[in-house]
Amino acid sequence: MWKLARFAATSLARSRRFSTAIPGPCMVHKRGADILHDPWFNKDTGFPLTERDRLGLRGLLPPRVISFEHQYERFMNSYRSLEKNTRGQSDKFISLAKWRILNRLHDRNETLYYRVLIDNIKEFAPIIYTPTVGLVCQNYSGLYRRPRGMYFSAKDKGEMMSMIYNWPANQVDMIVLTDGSRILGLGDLGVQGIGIPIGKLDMYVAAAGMNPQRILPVMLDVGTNNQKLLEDPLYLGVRQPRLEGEEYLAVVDEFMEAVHARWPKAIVQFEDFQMKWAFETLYRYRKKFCMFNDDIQGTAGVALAGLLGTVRAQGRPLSDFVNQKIVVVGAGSAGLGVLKMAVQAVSRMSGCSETAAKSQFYLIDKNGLVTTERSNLDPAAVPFAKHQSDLEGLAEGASIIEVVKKIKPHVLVGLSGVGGIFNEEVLKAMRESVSTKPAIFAMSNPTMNAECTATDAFNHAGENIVFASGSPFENVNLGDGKFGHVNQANNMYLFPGIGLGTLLSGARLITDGMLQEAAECLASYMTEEDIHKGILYPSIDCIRNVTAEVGAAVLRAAVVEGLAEGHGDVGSKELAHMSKEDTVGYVRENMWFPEYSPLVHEK
Ligand SMILES: NC(=O)c1ccc[n+]([C@@H]2O[C@H](COP(=O)([O-])OP(=O)(O)OC[C@H]3O[C@@H](n4cnc5c(N)ncnc54)[C@H](O)[C@@H]3O)[C@@H](O)[C@H]2O)c1
Ligand SMILES: O=C(O)C[C@H](O)C(=O)O
Ligand SMILES: [Mg+2]
Repeated sequence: MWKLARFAATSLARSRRFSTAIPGPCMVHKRGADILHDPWFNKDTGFPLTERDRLGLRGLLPPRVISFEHQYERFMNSYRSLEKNTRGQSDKFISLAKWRILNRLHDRNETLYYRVLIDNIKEFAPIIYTPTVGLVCQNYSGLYRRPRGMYFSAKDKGEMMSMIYNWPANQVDMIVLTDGSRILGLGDLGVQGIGIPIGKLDMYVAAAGMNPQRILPVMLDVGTNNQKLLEDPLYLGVRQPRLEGEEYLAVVDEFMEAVHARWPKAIVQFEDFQMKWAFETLYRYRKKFCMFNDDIQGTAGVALAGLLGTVRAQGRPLSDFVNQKIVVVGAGSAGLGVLKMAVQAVSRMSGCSETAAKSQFYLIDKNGLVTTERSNLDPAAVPFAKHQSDLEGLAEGASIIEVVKKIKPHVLVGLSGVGGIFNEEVLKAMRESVSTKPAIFAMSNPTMNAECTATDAFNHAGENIVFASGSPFENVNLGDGKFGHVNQANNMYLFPGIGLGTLLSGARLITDGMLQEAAECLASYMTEEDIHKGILYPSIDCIRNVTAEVGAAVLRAAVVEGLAEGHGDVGSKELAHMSKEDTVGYVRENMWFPEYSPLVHEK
């Protein structure tokens, strides 16, 4: 069934490529040069002559009309030439050059940009998303040319309710919000973190078919504690230390109220907040606004799907998950989110209490193994601290190598943001794992922050491992025609479906039940055959199909929980009557697809 669904999606994409069917009209409130300077409506040389007449464009463009297909080819040719011309330069130079050419297209013509992105997602995701987006954020003030999204700063207190109306679109469905305090594993990048919401929303358009006219990247600039940035003359953010405590929360509260006042059903994804604010804001808003935290909740679902996949990869029944020993390195928003969801899953599967379900999990932070002996333990980590009686001879603060050697875990998960901490010694120790197919998840981003490389994992831990990383690596050549498969365990497999499913359900909250269904849907996506080859996640090439399935699972969960109020013309009753297949079809039909629509001027 999965295979059929995927085939249908691929052939649909193929048949839609440059289809001759005329899409519905699109209203535009501008005329003439203003349209050419608006990437939402601009078609460059693609405006037909009649449209040039109607919109006052005649004479503002070279006379020849170039087809969309031809424009596409022209862009791809420039991209390929850039690849050729930058050969031999540093990786950083090449990555930034590729980002720039894509960004220029994004700023000029969104329809063409999203079409090249969707069609070449495997090649372009590493540029507009992790890892290159990390480099872009680090250099953002220097790279900055045009604004994108909105900026609300510590200096805008009291103004946000009116500022929100400065955004030109009448409707916004999806907002990705950051305060720039923990950008990937790169730390506090202040206002430069805006690159992350932009990249995440690009994935929303590419993977979920969110309409790019209804998305909004937002930076809450409450200052930065990054001294280097504060001293950088090019830095574009507010030059002050980060707001703290009630002052900080007042800014976020004001922003959330303003968004809700203008667009009551907009979904807000919190992204890359430092841990204390990630948890605090999640608890503060999740019962009041339609929001979720991607690093805590999206990551947890993707990791859980991968952990369940590792059980299947060992040839064991899923119920064996309750016996897997799992070491999580990194007790931040991501690591703790993963632990919480995994413990809940064990408790559900085994019928035991969550306290009992915790016994198979081990948590390590920068001070080593986390135990109840620790003074000043972060309150969020307390539930996962090991008690004296469960330490199996390990001491408080035991190192990764000590824990791995003693526990011989089935799975070692890295969410520490520290590149290379799964060193040769740790990886070799994983050879003694009690599992027949030990799993190593080096999930930290970007690439240089991954706990180990794919090559090191297969070389040191052995060829029979299952490997996943947060940023992409090439499959590893093991010789004799064999390859070690590299999975990308990244929350991109879930957040687009969580957002789209919630939007189409019309739910005003995102519940644990909706997130659990999303994770289970991803977990069951792969066939046994794939799983036995160590393939835990689908290829990014079929991300629209994954998102359609995940979105439908989220929507159906909202229906079951009585939260689905409907969206547009489709009411709650119609949603409730849809079968599972109908729901997937409904989600798929609602994905925006980039093609030039006839523009109709409206005053
Ligand atoms: N693959 C994904 O989908 C995904 C999703 C979310 C986060 N991440 C990545 O996970 C990383 C952490 O994110 P976060 O939000 O949890 O960050 P965080 O800052 O909240 O937490 C980092 C944690 O790592 C621990 N740590 C630091 N140095 C360590 C060391 N030497 N040994 C062991 N532990 C150490 C810290 O004590 C802290 O508990 C980032 O690199 C981020 O990019 C990946
Ligand atoms: O941004 C990503 O690639 C994943 C994740 O949200 C992260 O913070 O690393
Ligand atoms: Mg993130």
